[in-house]
Formats: sequence, structure tokens, C-alpha cells
Amino acid sequence: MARITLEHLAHSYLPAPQSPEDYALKELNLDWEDGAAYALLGASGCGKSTLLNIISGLLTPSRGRILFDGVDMTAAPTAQRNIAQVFQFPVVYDTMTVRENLAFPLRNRGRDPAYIAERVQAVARMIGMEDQLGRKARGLTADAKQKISLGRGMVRREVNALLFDEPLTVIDPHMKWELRTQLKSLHHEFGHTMIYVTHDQTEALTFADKVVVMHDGRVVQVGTPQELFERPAHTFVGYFIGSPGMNLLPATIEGDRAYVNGTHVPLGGRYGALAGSTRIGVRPEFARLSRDEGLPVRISRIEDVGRHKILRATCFGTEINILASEGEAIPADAARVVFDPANVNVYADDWLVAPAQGSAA
Ligand SMILES: Nc1ncnc2c1ncn2[C@@H]1O[C@H](COP(=O)(O)OP(=O)(O)OP(=O)(O)O)[C@@H](O)[C@H]1O
Repeated sequence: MARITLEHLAHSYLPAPQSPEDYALKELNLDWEDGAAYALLGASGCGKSTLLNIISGLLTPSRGRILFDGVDMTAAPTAQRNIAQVFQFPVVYDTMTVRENLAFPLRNRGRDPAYIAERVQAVARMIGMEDQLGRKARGLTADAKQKISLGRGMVRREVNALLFDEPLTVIDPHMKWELRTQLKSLHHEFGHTMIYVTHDQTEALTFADKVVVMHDGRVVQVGTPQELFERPAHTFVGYFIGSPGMNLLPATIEGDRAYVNGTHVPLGGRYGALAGSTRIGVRPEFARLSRDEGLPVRISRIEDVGRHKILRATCFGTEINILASEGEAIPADAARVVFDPANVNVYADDWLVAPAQGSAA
């Protein structure tokens, strides 16, 4: 296992990139701690696979370096990196049996037959294919083949890192949950560094100790699920994580007050002068309806989603969401919304601003 360091890394698929827009991966510096479970989360096309393929060596970055435990591996071929990678679609040898497929990475490295037999059995149990070990892979469903790919990725204990690129796309929903749980317990047991690429926030938040959020070729935040929820470093994180995502309202900031269309909103800290376009961000969980204080809102719809209700509303023309608990009565004359000041975040040009005094925490 290894700590993986990315130094001034950037990648463009163009032969002569000119501007930042030409880069699929804009310059980044990032340390992946040894033994941590990461999710790499972002919308389609934001650069997740590009980053993963650079780590595994399938792609050479246009700029920057990649280090394993401080050793420069930028030019090292995939085989030398000792990394297991599982892709979105199954990669299996059709003419081999399930057993032979699972054993392949170990046989390739000349491990002894008794060890191979033991590991294959253990992995087959994990992926629920113990009774199919003698079957040829040809003719198996895509779902079963992908389980073999996952198993092959997990069969070697001594890998530097395990990389998963949306590996559960072809797996049926029930098995998805089970395999994700298996991956997590495998991580607890063996402590591999794992990087799990997904565009699904639930998958990311349930799998990872730390989530790396990407947007438009940039890493916009690395944090625990709680940090991403409480203090999104970028408006994209606020919007992308949470269900529904964070409310964002254009505001001017003066000390410990924000003004939305001239109406005062108390903040949890005092802010210095801010340049650029400023907005406040408040999660629906920290907004509540009121009769007589706060910003004016017009409720357009109430959705009952089981444990709580989502109130869809507009505030000075901006759509916002308010969460109410299941049993909470919605007063007919409630036409205002109040935010919990400690949970009002301030953004300038989309980036979170820390208060100059006091804490917004
Ligand atoms: N081989 C390639 N040649 C040229 N452009 C590419 C190539 N691969 C990816 N890109 C572009 O680079 C950007 C990042 O793509 P990438 O596949 O890394 O994103 P992603 O987040 O993994 O997306 P997805 O979830 O859809 O796989 C996209 O704009 C994509 O079109």
C-alpha cells in the first residue's frame, strides 16, 4: 500500500492546449492517504476517469508528477504500479472458468497454488459465486461478469491501491448495495487505499471516509461526508450533495449580516469586504417557515417523502427548498422563511468565504 501524491498535475487531450478550458483536468495538488477509502464524485465529464487513469498509468499526464510513497512514478507503466483497477464494464476472459479468471492475477505473479486456491475461495464467497467457480465465463450475465471483475480486483492483498471506476453500473440494485458493503468491509479488514469513482452521491457518501468532489476538471473539495454537508467549499458541492441540495440566494454581505433584496438575514460570523458575486447558501434542513420574520416566500408545492416534507418555494424569484419534519403542521399564513444563522454559508464567486471573526460552525 502507498500514499499517492499528485503534484501540479494537469491533463489535456489536445496536442497544444492554450487556455484552462483546453484541460480535461486542471492543475491540482492532492495527497491520497495510505489506507483511506475515497470516493471521487462528480457529474459526467468532469474528469474523474481521466484522473483515475493517470493514477493507474493508463494515461500519462500532460504536466506534473505522480508519486507513490515519495517515489516518482509518472513514467512507470501500469504493471509496475501494482494497482488493481475495476472498470464500468466487465473485463473477463470468456474462455476461462470463473475460478481461472479470479486466479489470473495471482498465477500471473507466480503465487503458489495453495495460496491461490484459498484466495479464490475467499473472493468467490465475497462476490457470491462460490457455486459457479467451475463455469466458463462465456454465457454468464453482465452482472455476474462484473462481479468476476470486482473479484479479480480484490484477489491480490498486496496492491498499492484499488481503483474502481463506476463498477456497479451494470449490477442490479439489490446486489449493488451488498457489493458496496462488501467493499467497505474489505477495506476495514485489509486497509487498502481505495478510490471509488461515482456520480452517485449516495454511493459516495456510504462508501467513503473522504469524498473528493470534482467539477469541470477541478477538485473543488476533499472532505468527510459531514464536512461536505455542513461547509460546502464550492456552490457546486452544496448543490450536488444533499437531497435536495443547498439553497443559494444572491446577497450583499455587511459584517454579520447578509441582505437579500434589501431584507436582513443574520449570519453566524462577521465578514470582511467581499469582491465578486456574493451569495448565501443554506441547506433546506436549516430553513424553517415563519409567520412574521425572515425573507418572504411563496410555497408552490409540498412533497411528502416519508421521513420529512419538502416545501418547494420561491424567494424573490429564486427557487428554494425548505425541509419540514413529517408531523410538522404547515401554517396556511406562513409566508416567510428563517435560516439558522450558524448554518448560513457565504460564497464569493462560488467559493466559500470564512468569516473574519466568529465562526459560522
Ligand atoms: N480520449 C479522449 N480524448 C479526448 N477527450 C476525452 C477523452 N477522454 C475523455 N475526454 C474528455 O475529457 C473530459 C473528462 O472526461 P472523463 O471521462 O475523465 O470524465 P468523467 O467524469 O469520468 O465522465 P463519465 O462519468 O462520463 O465517465 C470530457 O470532456 C471528455 O469528453
